[in-house]
Amino acid sequence: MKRKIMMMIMSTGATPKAFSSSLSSSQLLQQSQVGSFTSNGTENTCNNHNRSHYYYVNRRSRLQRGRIASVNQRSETSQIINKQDRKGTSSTFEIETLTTWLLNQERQGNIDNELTIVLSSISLACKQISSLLQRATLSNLTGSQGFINIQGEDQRKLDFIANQVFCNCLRSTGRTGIIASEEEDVPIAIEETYSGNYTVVFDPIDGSSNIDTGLTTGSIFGIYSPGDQEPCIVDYDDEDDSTDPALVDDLKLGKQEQKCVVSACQPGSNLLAAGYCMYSTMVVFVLSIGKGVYSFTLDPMYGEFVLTQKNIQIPKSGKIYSFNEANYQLWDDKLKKYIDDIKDTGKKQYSGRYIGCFVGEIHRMLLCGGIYGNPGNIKRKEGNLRLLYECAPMSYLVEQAGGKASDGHRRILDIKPDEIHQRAPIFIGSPEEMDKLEKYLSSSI
Ligand SMILES: O=P(O)(O)OC[C@H]1O[C@](O)(COP(=O)(O)O)[C@@H](O)[C@@H]1O
Repeated sequence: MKRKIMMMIMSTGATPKAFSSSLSSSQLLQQSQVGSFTSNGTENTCNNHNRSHYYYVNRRSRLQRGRIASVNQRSETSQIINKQDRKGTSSTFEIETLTTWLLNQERQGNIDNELTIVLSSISLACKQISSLLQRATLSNLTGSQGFINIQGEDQRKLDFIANQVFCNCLRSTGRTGIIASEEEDVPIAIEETYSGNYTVVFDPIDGSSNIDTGLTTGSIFGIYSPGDQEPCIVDYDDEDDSTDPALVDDLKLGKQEQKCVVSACQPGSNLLAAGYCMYSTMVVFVLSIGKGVYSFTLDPMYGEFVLTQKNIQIPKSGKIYSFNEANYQLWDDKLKKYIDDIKDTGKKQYSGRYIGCFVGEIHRMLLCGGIYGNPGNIKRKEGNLRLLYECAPMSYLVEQAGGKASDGHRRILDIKPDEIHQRAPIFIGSPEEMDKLEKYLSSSI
């Protein structure tokens, strides 16, 4: 049974109970005054030259260095105050969380306070989804929701719930005008919009087939400027709206709904910010606001995303290629030749990795380099990934990290979607690996 379109709920004002409440900037700030930490730097796991800066030292090394006589004797808060009292020296205990990082970006004028609140609400949604995923088998949240979604896929229970979590968090900010989700038939016009009016596109759970097995999954989001689009609030009480509820079921959209689709269907080059949250052995929130890529690891001790990597640069080349080779026979000959050559062990030695989660593949690639492809094939000309809320946000991030992303011929960020759920072939990764692939795809073999 096709699910009723979310807008029908909106028109009755029966807004689903929000999971979360919106946070004011000062509330956001309070969250960060939690612990006392310092910074040190270590090489990251893939031995590239990207220094990872871990922004806290575990308690043992602070004790070993005698920095603190005994944690029990003085509360950490008093230590922070004492350290900060010293003239001329900043605190040796400092913590950079997503909250304080966003507030610093706002202070530097890189984002406005509306976007700060939208990004903070997205991180809140990701924390909730992370918790739900970890309890999936304990709380009977595995398995199918019993619907076939707009993608023609069997919607998982957590796909449905995670979508609700994202919508509730974004709706409660009062700064989101339009929501476009993989799990919604059409864009949702938000009635509780007080200001900001940002357009947010997202895949609430990427890699859904990994949910029940506890393997890597993720959430992907992109944020577009409110711009000068006309609001596309749909008011079913408005007689002269051409939307006939009987038609809505068939997705024959009225003129207002079409405005929502137009407002949401922007090329990735218009993105203001994009990112993902990876749910794996670590929960890592990675984002860019157009000035580099930053990574924040969730500290379960107190539920804050802590800055763990600044200005991530993807290695220029890599040894890992990531394609679903079960589709090899369905690919075009130029791609087959590329794959054959990179598997020629007489040349550069590659390793194949494929985890069935776009977020996981991209995260590994940002740190270790390499290339991921979800190409079109004879059965599925446009591949499996959606342009608006999967390919474009990830391409934005990878380009911010110095990588490249194309459909084999065009830059992904230059492609304007015509439809919300339009798919696109994608090749994405280290610049040298992408140049090599594109030579094969443009050759005249
Ligand atoms: O099944 P294919 O063609 O290998 O595609 C796998 C890709 O599809 C996805 O599973 C799409 O994820 P969702 O549909 O769960 O959002 C990606 O995570 C993954 O990279």
